[in-house]
Amino acid sequence: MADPITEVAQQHPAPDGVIYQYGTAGFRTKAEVLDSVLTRVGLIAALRSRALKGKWVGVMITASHNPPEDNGVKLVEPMGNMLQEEWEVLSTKMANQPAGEVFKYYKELATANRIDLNSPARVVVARDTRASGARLLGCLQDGLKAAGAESKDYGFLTTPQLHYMVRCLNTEGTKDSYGTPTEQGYYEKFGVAFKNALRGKKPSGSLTVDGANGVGGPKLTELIKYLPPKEEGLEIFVVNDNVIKPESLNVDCGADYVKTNQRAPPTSKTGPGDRCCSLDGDADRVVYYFKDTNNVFRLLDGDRIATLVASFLGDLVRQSGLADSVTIGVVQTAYANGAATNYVQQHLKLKVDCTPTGVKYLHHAAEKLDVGVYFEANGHGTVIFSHDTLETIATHEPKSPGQKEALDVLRACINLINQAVGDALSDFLLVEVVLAHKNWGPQEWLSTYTDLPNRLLKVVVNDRKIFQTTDAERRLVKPEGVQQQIDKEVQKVRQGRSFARASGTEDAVRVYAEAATKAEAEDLARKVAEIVKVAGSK
Ligand SMILES: CC(=O)N[C@H]1[C@@H](OP(=O)(O)O)O[C@H](CO)[C@@H](O)[C@@H]1O
Ligand SMILES: [Mg+2]
Repeated sequence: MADPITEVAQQHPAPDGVIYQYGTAGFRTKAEVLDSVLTRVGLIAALRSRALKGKWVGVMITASHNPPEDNGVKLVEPMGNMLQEEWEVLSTKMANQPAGEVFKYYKELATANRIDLNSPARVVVARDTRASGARLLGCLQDGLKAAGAESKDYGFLTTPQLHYMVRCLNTEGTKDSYGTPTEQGYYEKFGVAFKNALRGKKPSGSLTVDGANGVGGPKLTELIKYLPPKEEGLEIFVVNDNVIKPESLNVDCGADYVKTNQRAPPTSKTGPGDRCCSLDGDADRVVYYFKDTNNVFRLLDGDRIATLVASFLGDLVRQSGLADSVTIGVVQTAYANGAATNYVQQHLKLKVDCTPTGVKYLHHAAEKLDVGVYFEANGHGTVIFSHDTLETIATHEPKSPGQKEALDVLRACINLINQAVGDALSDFLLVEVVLAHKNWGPQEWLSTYTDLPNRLLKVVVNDRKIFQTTDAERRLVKPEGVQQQIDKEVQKVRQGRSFARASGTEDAVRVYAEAATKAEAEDLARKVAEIVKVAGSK
């Protein structure tokens, strides 16, 4: 009889000709070709946990904002971070082994990483609401069982909730305990923090939250039960929360729809000045929007959340008397609007770092700061505080009632922020706290600066890998000469900026352009796309 690992690998064979890659967001593709990947991810998760002396690692089954027929899987490190890059490579290799080689490769990995295959392995799993999730969970569990891992299945969770569980399980009973590793524990923690951070301030009006017909909707409905009643706190309406029909997931709704189309979901019925926000399919991403008094759609994206939060935290740090000991920085990608970067540097007087696209790069850069506010323009992001900074804030003695007040709000905000990973639910609660304290509606928030008109295009080329970048993806080094052509076009428009990079999640090159006017931005984007197209067809 074959060993159990070969047996499960053969039970869930990979279809011919498909090559898998652990990319920016884990493995992600059509759900129908993912069975073998899930089984092997089970094996990798067991190995990763064993390599970390039996700490809990997480596996999330989701394809985020992708269409309903897709699915995917990503691994979570013990503190709730994304998988280490070296293990992304090993996961990719494991996913592409022929079934007959899987056990051999598994043992090779164990030897190379000095893993004792008889030591304990602990894996937490959860999934979003996609129809294929149950089948894929079965494939994952087969892999975990074959590897002899202990597993905990939380059923349906948002991606950030799963990250939270992993961090809680690994810190339980220690002085760094992150919370109770249950859904109720999550709601209680964020519910209490929201109330404390508001400190009696009541957000004006209501907030309509679009759940993208994904897992975020029902989880938010649950969370609302732990928030202050609407008379004292925030009135929240949850829309697009139909998870009974998984084929409606991300269809004409959700954060990606809103950001890409720069419009509200067609089902939106809110009036001028009403705040709305949209989550994505696994609720790790959020964007705000509203209609202005002229009924014009206005987007408040990740850049706006970052600037709002950075300015508020900066005020709190100053008002608490901590300005000399705590510095705040903002981390963005090249997709951040130039006006947002300018506002942070010139107006907020804070440092801005730029990293390549993908949350893990932003997170790593933010980890180097006392307080790192990081957001992608599309709404992924959070704030992280260094260990020393948390200590400083926790032990600081306020010298006046004003300092005490600010310090209390700052401490509550720290609890309200999901520091394991960007969390749409925690992020929007934080935004609401800031708006309530500033006594701002969406219009005041929008008025802080004016976005430069911009355009994002996708160009399909023969081989996107030939487009190689430097300087946080802002300049092309290959194909040779292409960057010079782009520079030439950029110089022709006012306040021009443009760059091209290969997408990490789609088979295309993305072109971004911004300029002083809409016409110039559009024109620049078209010209750069043409340059890329020509270079990519050689
Ligand atoms: C321009 C853009 O929005 N890019 C997205 C997209 O990456 P690409 O590498 O651009 O395909 O998907 C990533 C994963 O969800 C996300 O982190 C990133 O921000
Ligand atoms: Mg997502």
